[in-house]
Amino acid sequence: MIEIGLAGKPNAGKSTFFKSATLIDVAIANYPFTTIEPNVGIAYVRTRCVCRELGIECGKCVDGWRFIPVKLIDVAGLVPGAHEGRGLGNEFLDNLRQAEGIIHVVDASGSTDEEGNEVGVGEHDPVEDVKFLREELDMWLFGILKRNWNKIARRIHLERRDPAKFITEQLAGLGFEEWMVKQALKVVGKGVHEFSDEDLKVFAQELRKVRMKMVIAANKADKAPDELIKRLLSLDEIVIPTSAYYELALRLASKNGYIKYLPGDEDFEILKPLNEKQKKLLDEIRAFMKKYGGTGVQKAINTLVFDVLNYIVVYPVEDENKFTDSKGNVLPDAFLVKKGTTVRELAYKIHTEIGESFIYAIDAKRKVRIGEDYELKHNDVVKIVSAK
Ligand SMILES: Nc1nc2c(ncn2[C@@H]2O[C@H](COP(=O)(O)OP(=O)(O)OP(=O)(O)O)[C@@H](O)[C@H]2O)c(=O)[nH]1
Repeated sequence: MIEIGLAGKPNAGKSTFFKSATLIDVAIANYPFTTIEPNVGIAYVRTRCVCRELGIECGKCVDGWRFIPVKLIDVAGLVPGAHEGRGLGNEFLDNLRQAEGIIHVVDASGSTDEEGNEVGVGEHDPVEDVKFLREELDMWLFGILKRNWNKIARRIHLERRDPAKFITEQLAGLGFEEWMVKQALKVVGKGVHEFSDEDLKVFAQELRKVRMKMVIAANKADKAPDELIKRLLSLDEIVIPTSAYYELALRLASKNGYIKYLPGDEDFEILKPLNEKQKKLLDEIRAFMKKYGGTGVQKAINTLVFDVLNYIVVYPVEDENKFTDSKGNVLPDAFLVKKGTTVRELAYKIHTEIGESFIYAIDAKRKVRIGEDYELKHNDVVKIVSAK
């Protein structure tokens, strides 16, 4: 399952974001326990289910929306100097290294200072927080590289190793792929034994850029001055205005039967009489949703997974005519795979044995045979034929 890290300074609204994103109706969730550990939960990406396109009922989606689980990790402890071990620094960064992508929750209202202490709305510049996480990550990576660099450079030189390959192996725990290292080396444009500290910093920064893909949740947008939101949106980053607080309120109201609301909807429907206080809050929420096209929480998750990390959705089936598994379940699974994944790679993802004994596959929509190198497309439905 994809792992997403949730980062942000204290009081930015990380816990609220985490709670809202992992609080989900049983009708939607195929994971009954949404919180695995205190800081690890299951959130969902929302996608148009392929069943509508096929003109069938799958029973797995709600109003044509399919919710696919992703792991969300609330990574606490981001404070200035985290890379030097301040706060929960080391733990914070260690937790982030498992994450494939990061949602950086920023207090867009500017009502918390750099350490998370409350100040007046607009008194702190949230753009500083965006820069600050980037810099912490860069410094942390630089620190790791610096500690190992002499040894790495010497061995590459003496043992005539391929630099990108060797560095990738040596930094295995950080999840770099060889192409990422190669690309970063190219930017520096020098042999590894000639790297100065400055070069190593550039190298660290380039690696961070390709490895730690991020969206910024401009949170507390409900009380943020417009100019701060504008400032954040003008950055060369992917920024989504959010109100985790409103999202949490909506999910709770939906869970308790007051409203009909699916995570990611742009509006909701009131189902039960409300008291004045509830009515007022829901009116406020509705106005916010109108302005931003929703609360932004689902949008932040979706944007990271689909637009930034480039995932697509595919549906493996065993019966290419009925679109079912062997037990007759219609479109039982929706898989998230990276754009460019081949059908053989999908077979491996389903089961190593299926991958190993792969013979061919069938594109169930077009009813044609496809070979192992076929690159999967979004919403493909495929039957894999293997010798097993
Ligand atoms: N207005 C508004 N308040 C929010 C929003 N999200 C969170 N808050 C409030 O901001 C405060 C901090 O939120 P938390 O979710 O506890 O923040 P955190 O980032 O997890 O903080 P730490 O646990 O200290 O790391 C709480 O009082 C929340 O109710 C939001 O979208 N809008």
